[in-house]
Parts: sequence; structure tokens; C-alpha cells
Amino acid sequence: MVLLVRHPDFEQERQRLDFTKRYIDVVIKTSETSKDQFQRNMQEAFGDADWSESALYSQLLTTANFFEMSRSELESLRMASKKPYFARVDFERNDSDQGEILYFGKTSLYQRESQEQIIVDWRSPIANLYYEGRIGEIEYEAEGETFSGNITLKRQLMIEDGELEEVRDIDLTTTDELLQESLSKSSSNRLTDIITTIQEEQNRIIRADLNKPIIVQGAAGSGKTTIALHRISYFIYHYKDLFDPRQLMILAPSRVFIDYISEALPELGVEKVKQFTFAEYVQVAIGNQLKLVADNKLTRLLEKDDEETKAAIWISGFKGSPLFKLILDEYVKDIFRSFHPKEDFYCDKYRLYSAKKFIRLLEEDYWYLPLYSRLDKLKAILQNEVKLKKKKMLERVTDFYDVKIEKALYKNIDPVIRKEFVTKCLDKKEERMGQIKKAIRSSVKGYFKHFKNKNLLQYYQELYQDPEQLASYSSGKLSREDASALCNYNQKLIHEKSYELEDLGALLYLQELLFGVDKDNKAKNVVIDEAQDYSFMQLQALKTAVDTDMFTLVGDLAQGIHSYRGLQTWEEVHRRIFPRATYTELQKSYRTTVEIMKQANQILKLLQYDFPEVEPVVRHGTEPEFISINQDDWGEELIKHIEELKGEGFKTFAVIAKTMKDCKLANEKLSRCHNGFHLVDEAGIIPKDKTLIVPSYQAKGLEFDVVFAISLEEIYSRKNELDIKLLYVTMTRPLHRLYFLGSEKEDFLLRK
Ligand SMILES: Nc1ncnc2c1ncn2[C@@H]1O[C@H](COP(=O)(O)OP(=O)(O)OP(=O)(O)O)[C@@H](O)[C@H]1O
Repeated sequence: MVLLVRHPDFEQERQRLDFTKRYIDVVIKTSETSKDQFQRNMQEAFGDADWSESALYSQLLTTANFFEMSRSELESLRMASKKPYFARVDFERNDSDQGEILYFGKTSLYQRESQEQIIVDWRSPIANLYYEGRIGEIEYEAEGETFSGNITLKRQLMIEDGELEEVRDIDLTTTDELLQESLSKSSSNRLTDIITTIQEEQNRIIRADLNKPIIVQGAAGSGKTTIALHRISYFIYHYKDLFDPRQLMILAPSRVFIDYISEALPELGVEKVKQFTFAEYVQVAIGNQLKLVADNKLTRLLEKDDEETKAAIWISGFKGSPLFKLILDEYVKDIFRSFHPKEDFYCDKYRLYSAKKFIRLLEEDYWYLPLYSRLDKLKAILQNEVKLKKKKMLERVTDFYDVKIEKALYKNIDPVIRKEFVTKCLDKKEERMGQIKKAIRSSVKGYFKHFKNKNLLQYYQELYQDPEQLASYSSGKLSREDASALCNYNQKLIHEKSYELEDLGALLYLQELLFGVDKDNKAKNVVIDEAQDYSFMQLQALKTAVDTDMFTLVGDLAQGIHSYRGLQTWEEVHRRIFPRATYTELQKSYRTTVEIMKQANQILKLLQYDFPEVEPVVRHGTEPEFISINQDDWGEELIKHIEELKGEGFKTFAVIAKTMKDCKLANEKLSRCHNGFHLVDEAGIIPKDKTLIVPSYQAKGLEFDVVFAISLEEIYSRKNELDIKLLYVTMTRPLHRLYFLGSEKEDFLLRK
């Protein structure tokens, strides 16, 4: 029998937890009733406790002002009540003789007047003491100031369901036992928060300057997705008075992925942040639901190597390139030029505004507005000009005829002729007045009539109407033949009223430059996961459309399976789109075991790029295993194997094939034997209790306890970069076990 030796302070910590829980209950209860009720609630909650006599208790009683708590603060407190904090740090600041005892949790709870902190939020600057501090002398920064002091105690508190389970002190030599424990747990098919075990290098990214964009190149499993979500949480906490979470946006690769991260969001208080795939966002931003053709370039690339595929791939790359942006910029200039008036603006015979001034305003003064908003401004200016001159114009006509009439009245002429003349003058005057009034009403509209109004899709279509013209926008970088190929390709799509994913960057860019993106669809901060799959054009369009460069881009070039249209390096994006960005690399992988990572690193070496080896956090498991499926009963065998693994405590399983083709074959076989399998489709959600059958490209970003890489009719070729990347993605999905199911080891590029 193992006797657990309890930490000497266990009882003291248990009491503190009890106090905190009761206090949270009071706060919640009181917020639901009234201030008068508060004292009674306190009595009820603390009547039997020892510390009802304590100074803290009476201070709470007299100075409580948590009635000012916002609804969201209360909501966080409610969520935190089962686990109010996870760590304690005792700190003696050099500039104060009073030591501080800090309990860190997911939210904060404190007395504003007394500054007595019951729980300190993990996102507050002082929490760096926990994440980066070691026992002993330390310096830390908060709000631009540096504080120094001494950490005398650093303690982790394991609390489950409101009960204290374990107290563990971290001294100078303790390695990260908690991290090890947390990594050795089984996955739940959903991403979770890591606030208890955030590592120093991750902490720096989460807390990096919030006023600067950041690009993170991180190895598979280095915590990119997790960190990105924690960084949003950090951003929300720091700017809670400035921004609403709805002004922030997460862009994820698919709905499956959004479902996958959904569990971590409320825990981190970021569930209100907008979550889109890129295609969804663009369609919302342009206010148009498009008919999108299936995004099958990757599978085409894997299946066929014919001329048609090559051309389609080239077009994908082109539509994402900086060259395409240059072409669009020139095209937009051309569109602007079509709004240059040839003549000055006249109302009737009166010249009210010069064309030159109109052009100057259009091109320069309103540079910060989209084209059509500039035109609206100009329209208003001309209308105002007309309004201002209206009286003058009418007076001029009146004066002109009145003088004429008056002169006639005093002239010594035949009364009949005079009468005739005066009548004519009066008629003429009336006619001119009518003409001017009409001009006042219609001259602005008439002036604008020469400009042709088109909608976004019409403009986009026209770009592909004339190859000569298209090539001319490229400063000689696009040949006439390539321009022709592009025009033909897109005209075919347009004929079917369809668009492909690669068109969306350009559409979003044009929308912002020509019409503008609605304020509600802009964002103050954007997080992009799997950013390596975005093209230069898509990222440029996003930055232009949302009106900020406050982006967090996380990705891994080694997993860049869409590199034919995405990014091959971060360099250009950094230099040309986000020059203010901080660039960071994460090489340590937290997901998988040393044994699995070692094999995945072998695969990585097959790529011609110089990707550094990924360092796994030291956690050992079994070697990946090859299982031959040359017998007919491999389905039954696999099912038996899964049952055994379940018996060992593993919870989540995936069968990952190269493409959907093999997935369907595997599904046919396995689903015939057992109903515990689920073939993942693009829009699908992930059922918690089934073994997923998923193509490699869709497994990107996800993780499972156990992965069966399967090869039925499709093998991985070492000559094909895409195959290597897909295999690498597959091999980096498991937390604990990896099996290869196929005819031969070489089908997975494994040594015999
Ligand atoms: N500091 C940490 N403490 C505990 N778990 C961690 C830590 N960092 C990462 N993890 C875990 O490692 C796994 C991988 O994290 P995540 O999915 O965020 O990595 P990623 O870099 O986005 O991976 P990929 O590139 O493969 O999508 C997750 O299970 C995550 O919870």
C-alpha cells in the first residue's frame, strides 16, 4: 500500500480554498440579490468559520464594492468557482516590507479599496512571477516599470471540482512534473487551456507587445493554436475597457477546426470572439454569398500530373502572389481614372467646380476612403456648392431681366412695343428661372451620369476581359500568353457564376478599395491559425480590409501542404505586409512522445528545405509500429486493437489516410464491421466517442491519443514534396501511439 505523505501546509491551503469558495458564493449570490442582502449572505456563509473574526473578513464586510462587477466578470467568477486558482507565489518586493501572497487563477477577485487580492488573474503582469520566476531574487516588469524582489515560495495547487487534491512546491531543481503529467493525459478531442503549465517561451509570445503584430513559426505540437487563443484572452483582459471581444476575430482553417477549439474558448473568456474560416469571412465582408467550386487542387495535385492540373496550380499560385496584388493596384488606378471628369462642373451656365479640383479630391484628399465613399463625398460637395450658389444664380437672372425691364419702362418708346418687350422679358425671365431651378435639381446627377457604376463582381469579371489589358497592369511581369490563360480560366468560372477559393483574396481587396468593408466586419485584432496556408494576397487583403495590422499569425511551413498557393517563407509577408511584426520560432513540441517525434523528424529531413529538427519535451512512449494489412481481416484486427487500447485508457483515435479516396475505402471496410467509426467531411463536427477516419490534409491542427496512418491504394512517395508534408502532418497528430497500417513499410517512407 502506498502511503501518500501530505504536504505540511495542506490543511492551511484547504482552509484558504474553503474561504475563497465561500466568498465567491457570496459575491455571486449578492450580485443576484441586492446590497442589503450582502451582510446576511456573509453571515450565512461565514457564520461557522474561524476566520469570521479575522481582519480580512471585517474589511470585506465594510468595503465590499463588488456590486460594480460587470456581468462578464461575474460570469468568469462563476466559471472559476470549481477551480478558483492553480498556483501560489509568495513575493517580497524590495520597495515594501510587507510580503505578498498571491493566488493565481483564471479570473481576479479583489477589494478595490483595500487592494486585498483574493485571486489574481493569470493575465495580470505580476503573474509573470509564476511563469518566469524562480525561487530567489527576481525582477519583473509591469506597466513599463521594473520591480525587484524575492520569491520565497512557488506552489502548485491541484484542485478538482472544488476540492484540494494536492499541494506541490516548486523549488529550484524541480523539473516540470506538472507539465509532464498534463501531457501524458489522454486527449478529449477538444483543445484545452494550459494556463497552469504555460512555458517560458510560450509565455513570451502570449504576452508579447500587444501593440505589435506577431508571426510565430512553430513546429507541429509546439502549442501554436493554444498560444494564439491564450494571447487573445490576454488581449481581451488588457483592453477590456477599450474593445469588445466581438471586435476580435479568429480565422481557422475549417469548421471542423472551429469545433475542435470550441472547448478552450469559454474557459479563456474568448467565446464571443468572431470565428470564421477565410471563405466565410470574405463572403460576409463583401455581403455576397458566392458559389464556390470545390477546393480540390490538392487532391488533383496528388492524383494527376497532367498539363491541365499544372496550369490550374500555376493559376492558384499566381492569384496568391505579390504580382497579382500589383496588377490589382494598377487595375484599381484605372478604375479611379474612369471617374476623372472630362469637364468642369456646371450648373446651368455657371461653372461651380473645376474638374482638376474634383480629381485632386478624388485621388488625394480622400485617400483614406474607398472609391465609392469618395464619390459620395464629392457628390455632397457639389450638391453643397449648388446650394450655396443657388441664391446668387437666381438673383443674377432676376437682376438681369429686372434691369432690362426697368430700362424699358423709362425709355421713351411706343407703349405697345414696350409692353411687348416687357412681357417678353418676363417670359424669358420665367423660362430662365425654370431652367436654373431644373439645373439646381439635376446638375449633380447629370455630372455623375457619365460615370459607370458597377458592382464588385462586375469589376472582378472585367479584369479578365482583355488579356492585353491584364498584361499591361503587370509592368511586363505577366506575359501575354499567361494573361490569356488566366482570362480563359476565369471566364469559364464566371460563365458558371462560380468562384474559387483563390479568388477570395482579390475580391476582398477590391471590396475594401472600391466599396469599403462594413464597420461591423472589421476587427481590432485578428488571429490566424495555420497561417502558412494563406497566400500573400489573402493576408494583404485581410490587413487592408480590417484596417489594422494587429495580427497574430501562427503556422508551420513544414506543414505547408498548400504551399503551391500559400507561403513558402515568412520573409515576404513580414517585410511587405507586417513590417512591424515580431518574428518568433518555437522548436519544442509538447504533443507527442520522443519516439514518435524522432520518426517524424526523419520524414522532415526528406524535404529539401532546411527545417530544423523538432525537439520533443522529454516524454517517452512506445516506438511507432508497422502493421501489415495484407490479410483480409485487417478491419477486425484493427477494431480489436482499438478495444485493447481503450482498455489501456486511451480515449481518442483516428485513422488517417493520405486522401479522401483511401478514407472512403477504409470507412467501407471498418463501418461494415463496427459502428464506432466516423468519416469526417468538410462541414462536419467531430463526434466525441467515435474513431475518426480523416484525410491527412484535414487532420492538420487536430490531435488524438492514438493515430493509425493507413495506406490502402495510396502510398506516400519520397519524390513528392506534398506527400512528405502530408505524411509529416499525419505522424505529428498522435499524443501517445502511432501505428502504420499498410502493405509495406516503404509506403510510409519507413526504413525496412
Ligand atoms: N505548456 C503546455 N502545457 C501543457 N500542454 C501543452 C503546452 N503547450 C502545448 N501543449 C499541448 O500540446 C498539444 C499541441 O498544442 P497545439 O495544438 O496548440 O500545437 P500546434 O503548434 O498548434 O500544433 P500543430 O501545428 O500540429 O497544429 C496540445 O495538446 C496542447 O494542449
